[in-house]
Amino acid sequence: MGSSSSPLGLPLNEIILEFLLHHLRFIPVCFILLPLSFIYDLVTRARNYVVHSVNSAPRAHDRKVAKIQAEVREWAAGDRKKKMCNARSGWNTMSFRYPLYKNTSTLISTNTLIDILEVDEEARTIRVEPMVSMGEITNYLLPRGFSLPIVPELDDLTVGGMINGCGVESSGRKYGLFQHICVSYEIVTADGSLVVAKKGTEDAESQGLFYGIPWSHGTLGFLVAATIRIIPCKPFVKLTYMPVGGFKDMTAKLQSESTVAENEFVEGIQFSQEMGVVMKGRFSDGPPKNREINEIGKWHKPWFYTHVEGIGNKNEEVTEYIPLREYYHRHSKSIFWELEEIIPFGNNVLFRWFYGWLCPPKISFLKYTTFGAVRRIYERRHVLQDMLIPLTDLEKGLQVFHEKTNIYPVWLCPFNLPTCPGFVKQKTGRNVLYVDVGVYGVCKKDDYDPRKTTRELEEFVRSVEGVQMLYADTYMTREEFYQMFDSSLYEWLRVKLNAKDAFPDVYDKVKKEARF
Ligand SMILES: Cc1cc2nc3c(=O)[nH]c(=O)nc-3n(C[C@H](O)[C@H](O)[C@H](O)COP(=O)(O)OP(=O)(O)OC[C@H]3O[C@@H](n4cnc5c(N)ncnc54)[C@H](O)[C@@H]3O)c2cc1C
Ligand SMILES: NC(=O)C1=CN([C@@H]2O[C@H](COP(=O)(O)OP(=O)(O)OC[C@H]3O[C@@H](n4cnc5c(N)ncnc54)[C@H](OP(=O)(O)O)[C@@H]3O)[C@@H](O)[C@H]2O)C=CC1
Ligand SMILES: CC(C)=CCC[C@@H](C)[C@H]1CC[C@@]2(C)C3=C(CC[C@]12C)[C@@]1(C)CC[C@H](O)C(C)(C)[C@@H]1CC3
Repeated sequence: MGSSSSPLGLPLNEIILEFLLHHLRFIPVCFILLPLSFIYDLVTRARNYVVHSVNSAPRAHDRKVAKIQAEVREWAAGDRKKKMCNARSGWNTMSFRYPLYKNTSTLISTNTLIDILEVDEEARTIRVEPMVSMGEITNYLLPRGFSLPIVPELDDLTVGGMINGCGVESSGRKYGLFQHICVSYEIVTADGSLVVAKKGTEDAESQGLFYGIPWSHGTLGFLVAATIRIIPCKPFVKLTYMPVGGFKDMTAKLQSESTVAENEFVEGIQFSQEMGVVMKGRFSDGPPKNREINEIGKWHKPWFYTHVEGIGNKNEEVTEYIPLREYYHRHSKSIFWELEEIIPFGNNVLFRWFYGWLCPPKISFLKYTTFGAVRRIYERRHVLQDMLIPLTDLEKGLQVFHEKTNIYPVWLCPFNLPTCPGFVKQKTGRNVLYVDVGVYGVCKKDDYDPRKTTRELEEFVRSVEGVQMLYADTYMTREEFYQMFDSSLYEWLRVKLNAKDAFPDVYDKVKKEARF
């Protein structure tokens, strides 16, 4: 029944089912996932409050690490037929990945490492376990007058993911990537020993590991704690929105604002071929008397990017004062521009006033319930990619993305990439401004083919010495992958740390075939 074929080559009944499931997805999301997410967050906050009050995390940390070491040693003493990976389930992670290797590997319980360990205000550092999220860090640090120099914006992103993967944010023009604000990593290696990889030590192996860990995706060892720089901050951000025209204008404005030393934050959003907005931000104690604060994080406020678009359409420069935490998590409430696809009326004023306080749904809960037809729709039409390219190539890059995907808005986040050893190697010997080009949405091109189009984008990125963020689907071959990424330090560390039979290679973890 109903097996007549459609222009997409799929049976008609499947197309209809997909259409219905996709368009009615808001029902379970609004009535089940939103309340569950809200309760989950309340319980987590209460739990963290108790743990911080009784300061039990440091003692528990040693116990948890000893257990992880014992698990690794047990693996090392066994037949070593399976490789190891983190026990955190695939659906729990902030990517479109559903990793296959989780089903066939020995799972090591790093997912118990969920606490902030200590803050040293004098040394200006914080020591945390890897499963601590960005939301927890801002909740903990901001009331104390400190912040991480880089706070990737989605609340549920974890320190472990930001270090073993990659983390980008609008303060990147000053501080680089998340890895560049880290001071040391505590790693359990393949033989179960605990080593400290530290920036600036005499010990070459420790230095090497420090530069090798970022982007290694848990294939050199298990991160059990990280010490990260903190900076003093102020309660508000003075944010200036500057509308710009097309791609050339956007590139020039991002370039000029990124070199202004006083700008703490620089971000761009391109809304069409003709219009974009560049935002520059500085820490502030608050607005002068006659100026209002825009609490963009409040439940009834419009989604941030729609607010920015409104300013762009009026083509007027606007300055606002925004509470710092609300600025950091400005794209959380609308999951960038992804929530509209799931709850199409989510930005409607009535929905916001009556239901907005429950938003956003937890990405992990959404992911857990994305299966079957809905997954296929995302696979077929959705582009989720972040490409990091030199800022000087942005105009060309925007043109390529326009031709291949025609998706707007496009997120643009400049950051400084220094010359240093590691998987991502920029070889000029100086600091170079890069930009993260983030494309998330439904592709409007009729000839869109996920493999073909992504491969074309990847080819462009390689041609300008850029890199692809590896939470996204990569369709490169192994050779192409290692043209994009530098494996020299990585390979040396893999041999030195006996990691080759303990962990898969990065490529084998991130390639499309390793995900389902
Ligand atoms: C990822 C990274 C790794 C670094 N590693 C070391 C290190 O091992 N030993 C050390 O003494 N300093 C190192 N530095 C430089 C050190 O951080 C700075 O000297 C100091 O922190 C001042 O930082 P800044 O923010 O004022 O300047 P930044 O703009 O962060 O950097 C200052 C200068 O240091 C250069 N630099 C970048 N990477 C390295 C590197 N691996 N080694 C030396 N210089 C570098 C930059 O190109 C720039 O010219 C490193 C910097 C970064 C970003
Ligand atoms: N603003 C930004 O920068 C944003 C970044 N992202 C991307 O999302 C990802 C982060 O998602 P998140 O859910 O936090 O992280 P994930 O759990 O997805 O972890 C990312 C990778 O790091 C490895 N890893 C995580 N923790 C450890 C650890 N303790 N020891 C060793 N390896 C570890 C994982 O290994 P394993 O596979 O074994 O679990 C995995 O390969 C990042 O890769 C990032 O690039 C997404 C949105 C925004
Ligand atoms: C560098 C930066 C800023 C990256 C931002 C990337 C986000 C926009 C990505 C990361 C995870 C991500 C791919 C995700 C999704 C949207 C885009 C996200 C949030 C969603 C929620 C789309 C809906 C899907 O059904 C599903 C729930 C599986 C995914 C989960 C991951």
